Amino acid sequence: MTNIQIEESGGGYCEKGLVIHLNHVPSTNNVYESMVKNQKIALVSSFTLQSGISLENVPVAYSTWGALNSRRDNVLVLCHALTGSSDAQDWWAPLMGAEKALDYCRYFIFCANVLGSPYGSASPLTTDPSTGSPYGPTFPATTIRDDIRIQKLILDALGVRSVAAVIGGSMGGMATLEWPLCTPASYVNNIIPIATSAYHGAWGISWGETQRQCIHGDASFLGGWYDPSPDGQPRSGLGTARMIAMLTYRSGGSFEHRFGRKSSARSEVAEQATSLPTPPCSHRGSLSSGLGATVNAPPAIDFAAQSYMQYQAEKFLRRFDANCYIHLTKKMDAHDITAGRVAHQRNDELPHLPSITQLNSVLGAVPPKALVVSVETDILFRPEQQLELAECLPDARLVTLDSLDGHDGFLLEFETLNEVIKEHLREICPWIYEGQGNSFPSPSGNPHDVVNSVFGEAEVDQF
Ligand SMILES: CC(=O)SCCNC(=O)CCNC(=O)[C@H](O)C(C)(C)COP(=O)(O)OP(=O)(O)OC[C@H]1O[C@@H](n2cnc3c(N)ncnc32)[C@H](O)[C@@H]1OP(=O)(O)O
Ligand SMILES: N[C@@H](CCO)C(=O)O
Repeated sequence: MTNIQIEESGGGYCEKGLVIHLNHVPSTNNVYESMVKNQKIALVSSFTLQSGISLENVPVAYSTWGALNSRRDNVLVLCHALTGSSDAQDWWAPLMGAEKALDYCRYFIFCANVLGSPYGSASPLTTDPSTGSPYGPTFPATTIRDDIRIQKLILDALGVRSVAAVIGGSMGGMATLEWPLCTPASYVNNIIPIATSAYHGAWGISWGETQRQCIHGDASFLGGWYDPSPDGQPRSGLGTARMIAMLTYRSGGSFEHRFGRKSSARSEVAEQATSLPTPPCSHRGSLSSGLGATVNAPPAIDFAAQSYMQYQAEKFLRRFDANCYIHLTKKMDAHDITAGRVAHQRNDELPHLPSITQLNSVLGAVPPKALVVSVETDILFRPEQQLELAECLPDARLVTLDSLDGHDGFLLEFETLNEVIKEHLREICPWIYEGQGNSFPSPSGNPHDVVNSVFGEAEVDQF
């Protein structure tokens, strides 16, 4: 494989009056950004959002693996989900590596953090140049189409000519669908949308609204002007929002299978914890103080399911920002691949939903042979939504993961996903597999190692 050397330092890349610095200095005042290892920050001199609002000096956090080939077309774009970051190795490590689905010895893999996320791209945590303070709740709404347009600028600056495939789940799947629609024809060769939908329906919007109301209802939210640090968060609101979200990401079956009526080994510990300062990173702390009870009288944690939920909330409070959460859930609400692309007519049978004809007309422009992946037990992005996609995308194939894990199956069913994606990529990008791949060590130096996630791999039956 002959590779292109990418010059990522120096004065930057210029196009149509834009200057893009690929190796900008990371922000020092965003604690969440510093949690993501080895990412780079590009700075785009100016960017006009779909809303018409312009932002100056827009940071975009991105990670890459592997090398661009001489034809500049061996590119896999990965799109992260709602609370993910550019570090795909953190959430899809088992799919990445030599001979795996996301083979960085053959592909140049690119993943960028979406606008509005706390992990390095422009967001409510970014300094508003007009005030010198973080934007907070005044950060303007961004759309999935904005994400693709700004990420395409980074790919241009990196010298990418075309993209072999775009892959992503959930909100990342929404972006996956938008990539070929927001870029020139033939720029994207193929897509793999996973556990996603052509538009965010009433069910998804309603779950998002319920979670946002938890945050808005927390007195410490202060209209979004809280101290933007993990400790200054509207903890009760954001923690409850994450617990609700977790229930939509899993399934009743998986909770029963995992926890049943098992009692919590933590209940005693939680009681003892009343006399201890709550460690920032411990299973001992419950959300009791954050959820309204006093620290001296936490409610009993009788069941493993309870302590699991509280632990998930605590874990989330250490790694995510409430304004960003509101921003991103609204971004998902706005997703509709037909918006602005077809004349909107009333459909009497399915009021206010895009009709099959409209979906066909928009999705018909996506390159053929997409692989659509569904999770059998997904209650948030229901399998019928992926069936609809597969029926409207030209010559698409639908694979359903037989998993008890619900929506999060796309972040947990590594073995099947690896096989399905690998087989598909080999079929649609045969030229990438010709000859010898590059040899890149895994980040640990051992090509067979699975990298440990900063936030933990799934662990079952530990309690
Ligand atoms: C900075 C960044 O890069 S953020 C990017 C990382 N995050 C993302 O990409 C978002 C997507 N990821 C996710 O949503 C999740 O991490 C998933 C779906 C991948 C996996 O979820 P996890 O929370 O890791 O798995 P799981 O549901 O099994 O929970 C495991 C945790 O619960 C704890 N736990 C399990 N049972 C119990 C219980 N009964 N009581 C208390 N705690 C429990 C485990 O000890 C483990 O803790 P740890 O994460 O500190 O090791
Ligand atoms: N668990 C995923 C699900 C969202 O699709 C996340 O937190 O990003």
